Amino acid sequence: MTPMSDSSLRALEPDEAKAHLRASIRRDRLQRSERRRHEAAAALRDLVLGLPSIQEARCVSVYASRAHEPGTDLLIEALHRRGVKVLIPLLGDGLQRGWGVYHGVEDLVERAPGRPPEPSGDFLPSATLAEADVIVVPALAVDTSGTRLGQGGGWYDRALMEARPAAPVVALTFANEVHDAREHPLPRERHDLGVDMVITPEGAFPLPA
Ligand SMILES: Nc1nc2c(c(=O)[nH]1)N(C=O)[C@@H](CNc1ccc(C(=O)N[C@@H](CCC(=O)O)C(=O)O)cc1)CN2
Ligand SMILES: Nc1ncnc2c1ncn2[C@@H]1O[C@H](COP(=O)(O)OP(=O)(O)OP(=O)(O)O)[C@@H](O)[C@H]1O
Repeated sequence: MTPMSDSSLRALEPDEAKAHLRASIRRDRLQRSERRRHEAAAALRDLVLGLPSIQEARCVSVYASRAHEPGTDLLIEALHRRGVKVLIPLLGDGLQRGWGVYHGVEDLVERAPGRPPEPSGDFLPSATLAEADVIVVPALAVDTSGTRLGQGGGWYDRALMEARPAAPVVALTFANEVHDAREHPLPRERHDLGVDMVITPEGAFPLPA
């Protein structure tokens, strides 16, 4: 798919506009070198660890990043070393939603090409997310009103229904993926759940709830 202008995107149904945006962001992400991805992961780790809500957290949910996503490997390991319980998404049959506890980097493996890495332990049910004090989610883009564009499976939109309402939802993106909602709002559907903050390697930005 070729990139589309803002006005062409607005003429589409939200799900079609989302598909165009996803294709163009995924293509851009492939351009980032491994060195730059590692630097980004280190910056994201430091910014997330600096959040006041993280200082007090005993349990944090974090996605285990795939190669071109905003990297979470350094963040997950740092939280684990502090004694924080880290919940990682586990995909059951039919991409069923569940959680696994992180026990170390050697235990985090890709079960199939293209699938996010997963810990090997027990498959905990989706309601386990209620234990999380902070929830770190992947996004392909976020706008300044808190709308999140995900991978398109609706996995997190459904998973987040189990979260405690007070637990902040923090999305990680690259800096060029944050859209000004006044000029370039992301398409939003009724089921889309907003995020409370977006963190890019350049900074942490609270969003209206
Ligand atoms: N790192 C990460 N973990 C995540 C998400 C995410 O966006 N990123 N999700 C966000 O919702 C959920 C599930 N996301 C999924 C991502 C890919 C596939 C998948 O089926 N991948 C294909 C290969 C695709 C490819 O080659 O790119 C496959 O297994 O055949 C399934 C679920 C939960 N965990
Ligand atoms: N709460 C929900 N209940 C039922 N279906 C849902 C829900 N949330 C999303 N879906 C369905 O999932 C599909 C994908 O949704 P959407 O495009 O918003 O995914 P996404 O948020 O980008 O993906 P992800 O959360 O996996 O990163 C849609 O067809 C939608 O109808």
